[in-house]
Amino acid sequence: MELSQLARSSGSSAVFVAQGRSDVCRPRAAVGVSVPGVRQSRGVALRHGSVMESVALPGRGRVRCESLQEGRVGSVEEKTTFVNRLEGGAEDTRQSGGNDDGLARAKLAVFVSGGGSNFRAIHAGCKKNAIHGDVAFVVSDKPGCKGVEYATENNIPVLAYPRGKNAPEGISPTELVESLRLAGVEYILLAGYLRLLPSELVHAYPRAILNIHPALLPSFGGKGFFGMKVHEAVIRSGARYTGATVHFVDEKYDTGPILAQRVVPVRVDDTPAELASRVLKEEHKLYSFAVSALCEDRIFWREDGVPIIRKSWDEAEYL
Ligand SMILES: Nc1nc2c(c(=O)[nH]1)N[C@@H](CN(C=O)c1ccc(C(=O)N[C@@H](CCC(=O)O)C(=O)O)cc1)CN2
Ligand SMILES: NCC(=O)N[C@@H]1O[C@H](COP(=O)([O-])[O-])[C@@H](O)[C@H]1O
Repeated sequence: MELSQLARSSGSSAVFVAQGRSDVCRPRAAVGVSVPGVRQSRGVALRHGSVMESVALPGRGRVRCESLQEGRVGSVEEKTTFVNRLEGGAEDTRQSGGNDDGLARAKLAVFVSGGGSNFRAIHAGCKKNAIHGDVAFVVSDKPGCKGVEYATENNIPVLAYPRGKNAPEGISPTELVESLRLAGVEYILLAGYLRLLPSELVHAYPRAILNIHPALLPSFGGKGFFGMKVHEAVIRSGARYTGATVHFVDEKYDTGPILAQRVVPVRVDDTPAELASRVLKEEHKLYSFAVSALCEDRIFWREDGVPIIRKSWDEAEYL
């Protein structure tokens, strides 16, 4: 039973429902109540000083507090800590922290196979705090690539996945999921990664894996469409416009829900390399913009399953 239904059935006036980051509760409207019978269930008990306690259902490691109904509005005296009683009572208490919203920085894993320019753009955004997150891991199928070189130079741990001729030391899908989970990675960013992610990982990180594609999906996407091949196909097709797409990742290549796009005109005399260079510049900006929204919990999902970036809490930006 949904928490909200349970709350109504128990006669509560309002209730927190939580889907957001598990180390902080940032209620948009501080409305909460202890729902009889729910506190004992697996969930997250939020302590707001002496004002009230509320119960939130855990997302997959993320909680956002928002009021479900107009009701008694309390004041959140402090976002101190809250106890996460998930998975059989294991208690995990975290201090909120991070920016002035109290939102903690998200831990990111970036997957690369090549030059890593998108990875470098994301990392630069994290360092100047344009992105409220930190790159905790780099994963690659090509340990000798430039993206891995950059990670090593910046003391970012590197995992080889999958095992193969380029990476005999590569780990298994299960080890990959365990390693990322253990490190507290919340979001996965594919940045020029050229292998199909295993379904174990896709299922372990629902609505938490992004990819950047150098074309306007659903056109020019899918198996065989990567790197320069994409731009060659665009030019050959006579398309007048191409661009960049950021999308959530599902089990197949490039079919996940589109989050944001940018258009790039194709010039009549473009070579694939010239077109690729213009698209790549847009990719860096678009991906950083999308990842920033992801780390600040500013993405909401339309009822038809389309993800939308919120410019701020109350203003959607349909990019
Ligand atoms: N489960 C998913 N995994 C990946 C996705 C995805 O959407 N879901 N996106 C790709 C990135 N990508 C396009 O954005 C992409 C990458 C690679 C290929 C492809 O055809 N690869 C070749 C192998 C290429 C090589 O190893 O040199 C192939 O599979 O035969 C298509 C699209 C990343 N993973
Ligand atoms: N389908 C996947 C794909 O083609 N990805 C593309 O590979 C390039 C990697 O560049 P980078 O390593 O410099 O970020 C980027 O253009 C990215 O969109």
